Amino acid sequence: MKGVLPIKGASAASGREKKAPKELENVLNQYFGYSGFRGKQLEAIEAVLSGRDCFCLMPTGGGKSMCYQIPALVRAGIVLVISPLIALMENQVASLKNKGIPAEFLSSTQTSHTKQTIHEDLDSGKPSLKLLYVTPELVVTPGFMAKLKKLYHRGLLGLVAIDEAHCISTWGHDFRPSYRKLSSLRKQFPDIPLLALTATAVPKVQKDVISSLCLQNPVILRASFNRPNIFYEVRYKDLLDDVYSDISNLLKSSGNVCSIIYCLERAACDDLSMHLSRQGVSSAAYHAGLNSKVRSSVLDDWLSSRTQVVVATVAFGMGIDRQDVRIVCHFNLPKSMESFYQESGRAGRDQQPSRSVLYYGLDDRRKMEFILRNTKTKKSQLSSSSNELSEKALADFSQIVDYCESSSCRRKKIIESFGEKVQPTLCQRSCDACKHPNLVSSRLEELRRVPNCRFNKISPVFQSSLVNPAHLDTEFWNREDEASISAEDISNSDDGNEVVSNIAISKIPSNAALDAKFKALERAENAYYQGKGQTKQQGGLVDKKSISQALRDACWKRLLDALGQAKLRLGNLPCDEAASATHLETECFKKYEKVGKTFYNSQIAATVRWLSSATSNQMHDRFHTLIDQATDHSVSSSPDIVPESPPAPTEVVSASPGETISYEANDKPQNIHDLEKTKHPNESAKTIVASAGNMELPTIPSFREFLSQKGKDRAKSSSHSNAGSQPSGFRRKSSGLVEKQETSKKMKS
Ligand SMILES: Nc1ncnc2c1ncn2[C@@H]1O[C@H](COP(=O)(O)OP(=O)(O)OP(=O)(O)O)[C@@H](O)[C@H]1O
Ligand SMILES: [Mg+2]
Repeated sequence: MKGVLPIKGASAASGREKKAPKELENVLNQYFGYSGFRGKQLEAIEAVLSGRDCFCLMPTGGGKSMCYQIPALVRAGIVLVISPLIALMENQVASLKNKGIPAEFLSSTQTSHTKQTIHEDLDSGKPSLKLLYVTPELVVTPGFMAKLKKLYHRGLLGLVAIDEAHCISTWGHDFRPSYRKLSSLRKQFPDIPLLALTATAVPKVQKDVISSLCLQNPVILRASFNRPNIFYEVRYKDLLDDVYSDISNLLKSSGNVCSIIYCLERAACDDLSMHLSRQGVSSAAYHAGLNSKVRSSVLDDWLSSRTQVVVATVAFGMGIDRQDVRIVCHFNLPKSMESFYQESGRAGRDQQPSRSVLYYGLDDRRKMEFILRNTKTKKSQLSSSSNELSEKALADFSQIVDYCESSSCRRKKIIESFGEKVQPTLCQRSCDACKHPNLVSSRLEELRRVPNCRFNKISPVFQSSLVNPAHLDTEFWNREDEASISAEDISNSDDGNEVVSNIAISKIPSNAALDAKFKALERAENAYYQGKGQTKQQGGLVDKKSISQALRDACWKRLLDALGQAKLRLGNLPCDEAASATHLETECFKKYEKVGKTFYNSQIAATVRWLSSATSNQMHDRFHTLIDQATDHSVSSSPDIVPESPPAPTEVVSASPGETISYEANDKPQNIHDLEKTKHPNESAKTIVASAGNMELPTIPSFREFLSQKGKDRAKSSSHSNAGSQPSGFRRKSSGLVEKQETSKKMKS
């Protein structure tokens, strides 16, 4: 027979104690200041207080935490909360402590002194703790399990709450292998109630959660998925002149309110954040490529309103508990309706009017289909077949595509995707399709007329590729590879994706394996061009590893932009931006010239990220060679001098086939080689620095310009030989750099 929560001085299994709803409400009011329970809170609390297992499905921001926090307050003993992320635990513990509630979490981020104090409290026989938060990895370690058993046998374990319980299901969108091991809890603690909480579980996942956790005759509570305070809207990238400007206008016209923008790729976060900052929107990038210090300072700034907009990958995920997020934008398509619901659900947790704006792009769709089709991960080993999973992933994705490509009520689409029935009157014009049906229909019509628009078709490049998407610089996949790492480390990284990418690195056993990966990349790209009846360049396909001039130009510009951004952030730079960009690009090129463009791209991306967070001192250290050259007239400059070790980490990621960097458009910068050539060995760096001083930053091409240029480039490259090695057509006349260098040469001659 199942017991009850422990009564002070009594054993956990000694009986049940019923609390009147009014009493529970008083506790809610006393500790949290809320006047009444929301949704299914009261029912969930009553269920676990009566000793029943409970599965509780409440929407994002619905107040699930209260379902275990109140039981912890009304009964003796400890409530163990299993939570997937340290950030989540930290937030909750800090806020509970603020309210005078004894709560702690255990993780290796704490000092050994703190941990020891917690363990001593647990061993004391009369623990003062009410809530103890732990990661799933820790909870199943033999040492911690032994400790729990001791608590249990002394009648001091009252409830085990499993937060974000959908992580246990391989069918869920955030599967974590460590959650699977929680299935032993029911056996280990047969008469302690288990409470499983989640916001996003389709019926199949709900069943999976209940059976995986071996919940016994659970009370099943399901609140509606409807988030009435969120207005849903889709914007079509292919119909916009400039998607970046559209986002910055959206944010500015909303009064620079607290917002999150989700991007698929890290580089896009950096670029978009840079653009927004330039437009006067207070923003910062957040992704797993940034070190944890930078990330936590971005998070702190955002939580305390010093930054209003975070441009993030899904690394900015569960546990982000800011109540007044007014806008959540998706710059790229999320991978499923569940992900979308979870991410957009971070808006309006205070129940105030908020917005979800999804930017739908046909290219994004193709890219995501490619990734999903080719993802082969641990999940495939756990499940019956990788094909099945890939099909499932594509089916999930098709729901979000349908959400965007349909003119019917967005709210209804979201809610119905979770198996909930929707009343026709539910929306009340609180989505764009219900509010402006004609406009949405005409936009969709227009979208169908976009050249190469392939509603419901899949691009050949995505079908044929063998590339492992785990090596793309994206962060959308599940936290699923962590089981192979030590118990606590995964959660400490705070970001499963980072771990995934680390594993991706560690899993590369040899050059042979790397080569195999490159070959796969090449094959995919070759297949694509052959499929289109083209050769990429005359005389056959070029070596895909080689770093083309166009790529170098584009990367140079990307670095220049990042330097411009750093200048905005730091007030000034220790040396000239153009010279520094050349310096950094050369550094990356020299390092990876022989290895290939994959590494080169990664190094450029890492350098851009470094620039987004470096301090003035770090900049100074890195560019000291340039500065020294600039100030020492007598020393001849060599553009080839490279600082010893660049601080930016090297990541092993690869670009998708045919991937180009967005700046390959008309406004390509000066050819790097030209730049280097113009630097005569006897010419002082100061000349370069001074002459480049009045250079203007090239403008970012609009999405449409970029696409059309991409088409033109492709056409050109199939008709001209070796176009990449030609100097690019763009001459930065206004910069003065080339002209002045040329003048300087003339003067010398
Ligand atoms: N009864 C209530 N009345 C008013 N506010 C509440 C109530 N219960 C919880 N809240 C507040 O709602 C916010 C969201 O709660 P909580 O973080 O528990 O949501 P959640 O359901 O766990 O969401 P998520 O799925 O995003 O984790 C918190 O700030 C919490 O204090
Ligand atoms: Mg929660």
